[in-house]
Amino acid sequence: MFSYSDHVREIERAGRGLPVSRDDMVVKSWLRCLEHHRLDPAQTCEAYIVPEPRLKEHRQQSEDLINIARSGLEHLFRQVAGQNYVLLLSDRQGVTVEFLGDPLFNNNLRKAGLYLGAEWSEWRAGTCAVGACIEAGEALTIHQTDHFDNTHTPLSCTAAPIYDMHGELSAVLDISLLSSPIAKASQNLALHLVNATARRIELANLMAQARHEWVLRFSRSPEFLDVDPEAAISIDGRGRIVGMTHGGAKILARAAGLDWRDPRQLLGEPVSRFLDVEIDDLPDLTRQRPTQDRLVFARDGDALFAHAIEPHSRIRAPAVSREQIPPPLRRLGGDAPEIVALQARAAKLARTSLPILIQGETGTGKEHLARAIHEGSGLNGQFVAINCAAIPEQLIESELFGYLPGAFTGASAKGRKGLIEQADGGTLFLDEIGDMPLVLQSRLLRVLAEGEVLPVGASVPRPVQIRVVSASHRPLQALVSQGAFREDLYYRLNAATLSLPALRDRSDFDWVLEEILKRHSGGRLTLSAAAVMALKAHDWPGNIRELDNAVAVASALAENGVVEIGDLPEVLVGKAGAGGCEAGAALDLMLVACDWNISEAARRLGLDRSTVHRQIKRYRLKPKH
Ligand SMILES: Nc1ncnc2c1ncn2[C@@H]1O[C@H](COP(=O)(O)OP(=O)(O)OP(=O)(O)O)[C@@H](O)[C@H]1O
Repeated sequence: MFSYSDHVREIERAGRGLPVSRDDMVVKSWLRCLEHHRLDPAQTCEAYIVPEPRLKEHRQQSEDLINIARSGLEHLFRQVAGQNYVLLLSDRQGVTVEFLGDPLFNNNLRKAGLYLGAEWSEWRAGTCAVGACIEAGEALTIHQTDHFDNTHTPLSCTAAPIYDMHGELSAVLDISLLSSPIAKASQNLALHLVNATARRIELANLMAQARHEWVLRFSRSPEFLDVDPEAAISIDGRGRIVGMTHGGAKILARAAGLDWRDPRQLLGEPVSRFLDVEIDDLPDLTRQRPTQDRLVFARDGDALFAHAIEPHSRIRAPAVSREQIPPPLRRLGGDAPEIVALQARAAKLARTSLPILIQGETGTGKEHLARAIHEGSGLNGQFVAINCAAIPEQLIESELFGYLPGAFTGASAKGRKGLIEQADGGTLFLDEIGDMPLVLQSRLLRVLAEGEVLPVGASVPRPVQIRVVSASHRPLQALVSQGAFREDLYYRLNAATLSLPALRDRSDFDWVLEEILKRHSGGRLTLSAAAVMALKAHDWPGNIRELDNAVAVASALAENGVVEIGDLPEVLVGKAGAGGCEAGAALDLMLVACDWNISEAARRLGLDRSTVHRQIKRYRLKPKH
């Protein structure tokens, strides 16, 4: 029989670096307890249960996870039914936030710490399955005298980590016994079961969160690929890794010779860095093809069967057909789904008198859209635009509300109609609304609520009927929470929001470019292929306004009816280094912009991948690291 003093002596031996017959993970945990947590094996301590209010906080923080994990936990519990196992789900701090066990043993379980609220962190409880699993990041069994604290040595506990889709450990699933056979190997099946359950919970979590991304699931056996995959990753539209299960992280890390413990090295990287797969290959890996044909190779030569699941489309099919959209709104963009959806929404709103808030980065065309809404609305009055950031604070009041003759020193003798009144019967466009001073926000609120305006110096308000469209490149909601923008005004202005995409995200880039070139050259000019490539490779932080300026300059410089790459502003061509010819330089630029992701470059250029590969060879281009 292994006594209390034998146990203490064995831990002390391990602490002196002498060999002990324990698993490596157990010895490492003992050493952490002695050296790092400064625990004394001769001192025993009962299981610690956190106070009720703290447990409530921990449970609230883990609510989403508990919901996702619940069906996995219940399934596992049914599998081990009648064998006296209890199941614990603990959070990152080791606090038990969910518990499944036989109520008959509740008292004993609670005393042993196998209960809701028990804190099983290593620094508090010594070597235990949950605590050691949090430290090691791997599944393990802490069986009987593997425990550091003698109080816990009757227990046998097996735990597996649950990672979130960004590779961070978010919870631990534990299955424990109050009494168990002597042999640790008796828990091998338990280890397999918790591991499988944790894997399924991670998969369910990834599938729920990656609805709008590609998901690639892996299995070493084709039979189980579609029903019980071993690992999964999610991939965005540009072919970059955006999420992974723990198994997925390990496959990626192994493929590139990296450490899975550092998920930052994996997330955001192109999938082609790890697997012989490009974004364009994913449609070939869906279930339309037989499983055996869906074999992919990791960069380390590992072979896996793969199953790609298509993203759910983010854009609902527009309920209005393109022909039903009024021409001023139709002229805002090309035939891209996200633009048609935006036009259809704007068309519906244009016919109402609802206030609209337009959000979008600077230069994305917020004012342009506001004008199109006005033109599509059928209103007879004027479109009056006010840039709230550009009018000096002391003038803004009289500019907006107008004033009576002699209302203040320097006021015109005839008085003046304010911009709000000028928009009577039409549309008032309030640009950069986030910059409007707080005092004026209250007055504007009154105009909107009462439908009347009170000029400076007047005592009788004048009725106005205006349609308000406002715009901001700053998130108004955030300004509201900072107290810089009135909440009531925010809700008044924002009956509906229209969000303009950044130019780099628009799939009708070609249409916008054509439109702007026509505007500046009246149809006189065309663009060389190299110039188009350089324009497409740029990130456009200034959006359409920046493109507009670039094309204006290029149109002025172009000769012989063609805009060449050299006519473009330097920021667009400065990065091109290679090739010895314009087309080579432009392709190089595009490849650099896409981090040498051939599929992405081909997509942006509208070419197929083999053409891009041929051109890379022809111009002898190479990635520069
Ligand atoms: N859909 C479009 N088609 C063609 N040109 C456009 C389009 N949208 C905007 N532009 C042009 O881009 C430039 C910037 O547009 P606009 O002033 O509407 O942007 P904005 O988002 O209001 O900018 P800011 O945030 O700086 O106020 C203008 O020259 C405009 O004519």
